[in-house]
Amino acid sequence: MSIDSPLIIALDYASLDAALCMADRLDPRHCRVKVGKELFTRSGPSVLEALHGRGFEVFLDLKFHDIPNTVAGAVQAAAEQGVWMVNLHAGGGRRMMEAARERLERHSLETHLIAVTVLTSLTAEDLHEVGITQTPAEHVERLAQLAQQSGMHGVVCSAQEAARLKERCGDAFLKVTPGIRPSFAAADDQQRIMTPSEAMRAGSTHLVIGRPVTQAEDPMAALAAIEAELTTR
Ligand SMILES: O=C(O)c1cc(=O)[nH]c(=O)n1[C@@H]1O[C@H](COP(=O)(O)O)[C@@H](O)[C@H]1O
Repeated sequence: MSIDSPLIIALDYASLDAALCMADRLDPRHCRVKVGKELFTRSGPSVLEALHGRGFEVFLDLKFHDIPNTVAGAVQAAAEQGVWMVNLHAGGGRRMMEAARERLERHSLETHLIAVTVLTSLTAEDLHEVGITQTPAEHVERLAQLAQQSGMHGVVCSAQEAARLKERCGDAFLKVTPGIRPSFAAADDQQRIMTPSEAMRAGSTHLVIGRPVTQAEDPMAALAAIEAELTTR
């Protein structure tokens, strides 16, 4: 099943039970779900089976970053488990990204492979501390272009950079944007944020939303409010 919604709900939970409890309140016709490092490290592939069994398309967010052969193997393993999307860090370089893409092609695996550019929690000062003197926007653009040349289907970036990437990389190149904060939600540890409708207007193709839904007093009401905001944009 392929769905129209741009929404990806981050199931950032510490247990399989808690994640499935949330998933059971969501409708796979209205959103996809994301499984990240904590949940996958605790529950392993069984979480993927459980979500696929419920009809969800899953973004496996493990942000691989290693030597090319190791990342290619990890991406293949993810894709063989039927995930809709998997990611790696663009900072791992061209050869790492190409190896991952080639591995998918060699095995006729159709999982979307996207590259994380600059994490939405990072500021210009954070980048300076690790030796990057460009602004976050400039560095995102550089990494996105490298990701596109290396055969990635898209990138993870903040919505603040999506418009520029739309110009540079085109509409078909996926722009998956976390750091989404509806007007009713707190920023938490995110730095480069936007509301859902602003993010779509800016050129995001998919919105990753975690705590504004999962930590809301009424998660379903929060999700419905986001959907309403998007349909009236
Ligand atoms: O790859 C990601 O999904 C990701 C990249 C990034 O730059 N920033 C970012 O927040 N994320 C993920 O997106 C989700 C955002 O969650 P909330 O901040 O709770 O909405 C988390 O699961 C993060 O791991």
